[in-house]
Amino acid sequence: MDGATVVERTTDGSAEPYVPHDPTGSTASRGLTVLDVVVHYPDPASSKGPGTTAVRGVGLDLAPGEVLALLGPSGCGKSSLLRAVAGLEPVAGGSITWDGRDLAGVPVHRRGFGLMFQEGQLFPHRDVAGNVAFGLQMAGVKRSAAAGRVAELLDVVGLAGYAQRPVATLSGGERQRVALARALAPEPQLLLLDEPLSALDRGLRDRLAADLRAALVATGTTALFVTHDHDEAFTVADRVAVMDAGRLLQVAAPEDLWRAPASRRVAEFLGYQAFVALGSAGSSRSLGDSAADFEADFEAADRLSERGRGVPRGGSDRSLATDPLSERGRGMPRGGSDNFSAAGGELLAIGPTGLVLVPGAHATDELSEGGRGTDRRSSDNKSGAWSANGTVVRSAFRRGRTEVTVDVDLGAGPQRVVALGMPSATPVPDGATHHSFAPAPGGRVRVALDLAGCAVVPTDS
Ligand SMILES: Nc1ncnc2c1ncn2[C@@H]1O[C@H](COP(=O)(O)OP(=O)(O)OP(=O)(O)O)[C@@H](O)[C@H]1O
Repeated sequence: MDGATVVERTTDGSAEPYVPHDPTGSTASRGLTVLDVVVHYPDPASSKGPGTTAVRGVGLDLAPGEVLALLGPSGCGKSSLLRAVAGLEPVAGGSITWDGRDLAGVPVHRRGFGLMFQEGQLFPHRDVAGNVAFGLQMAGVKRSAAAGRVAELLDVVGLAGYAQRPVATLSGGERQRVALARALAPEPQLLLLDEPLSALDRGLRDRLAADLRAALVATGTTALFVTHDHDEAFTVADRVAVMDAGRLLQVAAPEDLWRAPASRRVAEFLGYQAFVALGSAGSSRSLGDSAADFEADFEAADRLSERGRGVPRGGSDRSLATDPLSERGRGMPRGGSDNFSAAGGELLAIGPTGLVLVPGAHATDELSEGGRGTDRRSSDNKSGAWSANGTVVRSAFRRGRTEVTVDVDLGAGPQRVVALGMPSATPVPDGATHHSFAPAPGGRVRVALDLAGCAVVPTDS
């Protein structure tokens, strides 16, 4: 980068100044720079038709050695952007540069980039070593040198000893490992991966995502990785770029993204399950809708703000996402309810672990106030801040915990959420563990906020 200010798009499509990511602090333009790129497909039925604009002015950069995930729902334009970087799609606007060199007009095979797709597409007539060696042979690497590199890469992807195996005898996961080794072998300056794990089952994906990350780090490979699975993106990437409808919504390191989604849309896509107005004026049923709730609101916002202040600045979060929690947190007034309302316009985003069942608390109508609990300071309320009464839809035991689906009014009308059952104090007969609190459908329960599983997002996004 020459230090020039470039532009990324915000949630509403407006442009904001953006300082490109450069962990070295160097002002040299290194790695990939995507600037205001547009990808447009003509209408297949008629040349006069409007066609589809798949990418609408996206800007991002990728430092040498960095792994960036493009994350977003199906059809949001991830693959189109990746293909444009690869040179497989022409750009209708903007520019793509590598180490400062404009790639417009540079054909795919001259970009020095590697590609890996969902189906590894191995050569069926070659064995494992023959597949991995393919790119090296094309690059003119001598057979003796290639053999060493092949062995090294099979080791990196966890397939040491597989060199002579016919690829037809491999499992799906093993095939993808071979495909990865083959893509890494020529040491591409940038590796482009399009949903490389999506054909695999969940357990295998989780394992391979971790192995993929390890292989990319071990080989120092710069990589752009497309996925619609946020767990996968968080496992594999140094930074995650969230796309929606052709635009970039936020770029941040996984933890920062999770802790401080820049908008409700990003939070929804990450799996935040409910949104409650936080101290906003004019909301008749919000977390701040009564004097009695003010203190809880304040505590909630303030505690989140404290966490936000811990988000490191610079480095990986020098992206279009500034530090919303910190910024908002600093502005959070400490005073009367009027002041608090003035700082409204924020939503408490409740994540998958942001609600817990209050153990032993079976909601009764006496406890509720229009469906909401008022016993905010009760000792059995985990968050100590807020609770509401709801009706159990079902309970399911998953991944070592009880997830209880509850119909509840959190302040924005009735909705269906998932609360985590807290372990009861009752030991299992064999003494190994504790039962979870798993109430039966139709039962009345109380759910409480666990602020560790919540974030604050702006209302107007
Ligand atoms: N070759 C094409 N011709 C016309 N439209 C296309 C073409 N390829 C993609 N599109 C359209 O462009 C939009 C973005 O598609 P793209 O494949 O980039 O999305 P994606 O986020 O990668 O989706 P997925 O996760 O489902 O693969 C979609 O509306 C899609 O229908």
